[in-house]
Amino acid sequence: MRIGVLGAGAWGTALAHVARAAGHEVEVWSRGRPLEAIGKAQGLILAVPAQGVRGVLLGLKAIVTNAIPLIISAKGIEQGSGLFMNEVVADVLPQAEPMVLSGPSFAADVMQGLPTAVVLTAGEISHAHQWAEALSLPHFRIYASDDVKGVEIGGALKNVLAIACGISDGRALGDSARAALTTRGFAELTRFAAKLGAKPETLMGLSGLGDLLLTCSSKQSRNYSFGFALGAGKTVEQALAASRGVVEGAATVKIAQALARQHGVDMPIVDAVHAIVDEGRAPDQEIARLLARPLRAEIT
Ligand SMILES: NC(=O)c1ccc[n+]([C@@H]2O[C@H](COP(=O)([O-])OP(=O)(O)OC[C@H]3O[C@@H](n4cnc5c(N)ncnc54)[C@H](O)[C@@H]3O)[C@@H](O)[C@H]2O)c1
Ligand SMILES: O=P(O)(O)OC[C@H](O)CO
Repeated sequence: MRIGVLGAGAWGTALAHVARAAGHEVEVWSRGRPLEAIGKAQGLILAVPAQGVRGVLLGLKAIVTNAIPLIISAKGIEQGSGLFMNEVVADVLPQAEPMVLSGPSFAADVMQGLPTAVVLTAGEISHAHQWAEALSLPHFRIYASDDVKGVEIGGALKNVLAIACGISDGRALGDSARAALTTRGFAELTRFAAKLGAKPETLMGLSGLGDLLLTCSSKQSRNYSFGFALGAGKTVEQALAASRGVVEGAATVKIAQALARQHGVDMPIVDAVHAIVDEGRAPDQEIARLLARPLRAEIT
């Protein structure tokens, strides 16, 4: 097949490498280049940061006129609208069939051919299976799902929770604190996903628990590293400037917190990250606030 990859950053490059290794003809588009060459593709992979997705789709409007499968690999929520990426696609390019690729996967690991498992979700599970089959490699296993909402929520929210874990480690609060944050962060994630209509089992999978385990504990994660820098005393601007690439959680946390409020979901860790990243509060102040919360039953 001819596959167009939109975005030539770390992830676009890794996914183009995967698609070529799976036997496809691949055209990679990067910012500043004309989009025309992408028009002949039989499937598209969108690998620009979440806040750039709408702009790229608008550019595609005149070029892509047929029903085309479009695999979204950005992990975030659109700031202005509160829309998830599949909803942005439906809004701008309704002729495209949005699918979402997510799960624990560092571009550098994929480029090295290290074993990686991800999930691909589509409204029609048969389409997810078909594309999973087309793009999988022995060391890049793609599982299929039909829970687009759940997979998107897992990918977007884990970035915010990874910032929290990075802050904790940057303050040298210890491994136990990071495990507690990861677990209670997972509770927030599942509450939020359930309220928004996702399948609970999706969040137990690769895009949810899987990606949370990876990004909450690895310095390879830009979100974790950004949080670590904040915990170590850097300002938001300094920490962003030092990042090896996009920090999706920093762009998503404000709208995630707003959506949680709107849907009446209690998300104290997300609140804390929002206070530190968007309101300039001191990490220690937010850590103290989290620790002072009333004790309660665990499974709520
Ligand atoms: N890097 C990974 O390991 C990885 C893994 C899974 C998912 N992702 C997701 O993939 C997405 C892209 O991440 P990345 O790692 O490639 O980021 P990156 O920072 O390495 O690269 C982003 C690329 O997008 C381009 N870009 C930025 N804003 C743009 C815009 N408005 N319009 C068009 N192009 C724009 C940049 O020029 C750059 O080439 C993110 O949502 C990220 O969460 C990344
Ligand atoms: O480097 P991060 O924090 O953007 O994480 C990359 C991927 O999302 C990991 O699955």
